[in-house]
Amino acid sequence: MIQIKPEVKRTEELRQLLQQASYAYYVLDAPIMEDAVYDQLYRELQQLEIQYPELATPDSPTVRVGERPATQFTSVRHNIPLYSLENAFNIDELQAWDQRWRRQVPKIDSVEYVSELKIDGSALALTYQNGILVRGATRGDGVTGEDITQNVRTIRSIPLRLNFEGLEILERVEVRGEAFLPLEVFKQINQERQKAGEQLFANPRNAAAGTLRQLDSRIVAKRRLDFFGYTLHIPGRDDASIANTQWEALELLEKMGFRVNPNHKLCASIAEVAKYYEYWDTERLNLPYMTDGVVVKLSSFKLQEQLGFTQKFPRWAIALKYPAEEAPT
Ligand SMILES: NC(=O)c1cc2c(N)ncc(C(N)=O)c2s1
Repeated sequence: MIQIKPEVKRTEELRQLLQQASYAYYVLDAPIMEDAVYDQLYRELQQLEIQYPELATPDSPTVRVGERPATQFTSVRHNIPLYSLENAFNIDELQAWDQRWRRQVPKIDSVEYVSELKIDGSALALTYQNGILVRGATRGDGVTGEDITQNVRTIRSIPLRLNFEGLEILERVEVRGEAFLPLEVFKQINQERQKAGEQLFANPRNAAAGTLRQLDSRIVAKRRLDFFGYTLHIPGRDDASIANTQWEALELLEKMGFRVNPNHKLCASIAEVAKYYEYWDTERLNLPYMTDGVVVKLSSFKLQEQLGFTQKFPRWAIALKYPAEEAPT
């Protein structure tokens, strides 16, 4: 009978428990234990990792509080470049986009669009190796970004380990999404900066980007950034190998343990997309985070593959923007 040292068993047990509790609290917004119980289990795990340093792992919940400041960020190449989106500013330009991509492929009768709210935050590129978060990077110029893994680990809604049932075959998974500051947190941070006589952040997007570039991840941990995932890639395999559509990719991201913005909608026509855009023009002002548009994508990965990219943008997506607005004070 293999004897497992009690401290090894206990740290693994605590990690699982705390991970489930953190996922339930930050991603599902449905706590499974009292805060006091979480804190007690957390302290026990921290003590064990101090006592047995060899038991600390990169996916332990204790990395969420951040570590001593980095001196600078190293720049890293994205395994898969982050593309930018072409902009449209009204329904006519949305229609024009629809006509444009249709001219590139043989006539298609029915097509599915996925409409998603465009989150006004800072893009992140996450890399998971065998289900463990190994790197978090800023968008940079789309090809190279800055390695901000320590900071990314403090974002509670970003899983440190993927919920991987049946996906163990995926050695490396690339996830893209938007880190953002909820409006309440943004206002709080600016009030603190006002009191400290520091310059205020102009809007939640700058506040998120500024926070992510903090060298001291303990400050990042206190700022309560949040994250919505929106794209999934498996390097070396075409995306259709694990999901055939953007719609399925969003469901897979949720299954893996990411927060996905709940307001995404499958649209069967541009008219439906236009309705979604008009609905959220006013409705989005009631959301607890800033948005600046709607991202419309053709859902089929096969069709995305056929259409490909222009010099700068994917042909199969468009960012339908709302007129710029002032950030709330
Ligand atoms: N630059 C990009 O490709 C994107 C940027 C964003 C954004 N800021 N928010 C949401 C989405 C989305 N749901 O796809 C995208 S996609």
